[in-house]
Amino acid sequence: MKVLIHPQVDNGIVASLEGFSGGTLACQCQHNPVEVSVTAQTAHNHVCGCSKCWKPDGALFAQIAVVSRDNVQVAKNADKLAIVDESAAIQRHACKECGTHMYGRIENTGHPFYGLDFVHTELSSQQGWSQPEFAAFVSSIIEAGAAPESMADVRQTLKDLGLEPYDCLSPVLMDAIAAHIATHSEKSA
Ligand SMILES: N[C@@H](CCC(=O)N[C@@H](CSCO)C(=O)NCC(=O)O)C(=O)O
Ligand SMILES: [Zn+2]
Ligand SMILES: [Zn+2]
Repeated sequence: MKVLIHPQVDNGIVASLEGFSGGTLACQCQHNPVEVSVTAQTAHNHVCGCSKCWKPDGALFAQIAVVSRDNVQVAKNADKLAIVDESAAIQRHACKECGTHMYGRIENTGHPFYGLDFVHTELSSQQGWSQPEFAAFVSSIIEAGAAPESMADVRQTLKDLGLEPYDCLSPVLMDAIAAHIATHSEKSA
């Protein structure tokens, strides 16, 4: 049985546009929305089932991508932002009024993904952002209330959409994390 994953992928994946160079993300407030300017194409877009990533109402997964932190600037209503969890590796800056996560930043310079911000490109009206490539933290949706019996349908739906399901990140990203740890560990020093 087909399962609804996220509005951005449920009707098929919209391909990235070559030469696309960014746009503006806006929160869901009707008045004085927070605006974040992203001045580059994103990468590693994926749907994420983890309990920490922001999801639009009713969605089973979040959709999230990364971009260099140098290409992310709050353009409007920065005073409405607050960090959701200061102790998390990804510090998610969310609108205090509507709850939308506007960007997630890694402040720990030793983190494998330091230098990258996490953004939800669906918050932009521009088309052409990097397309979702895989599904991460699929089993984690159970932590947020999904029925374990529904997982076979969820995984099959993801595969049918071309989003290979993983219970952590994709092999490419897991390898990058492991390589970073190997290079920075005392053993290899
Ligand atoms: N089962 C947990 C998993 C949470 C988790 O580790 N999330 C990942 C991916 S978020 C974007 O892909 C992560 O890197 N988290 C770091 C952080 O959130 O700071 C759960 O569901 O909560
Ligand atoms: Zn808002
Ligand atoms: Zn996540």
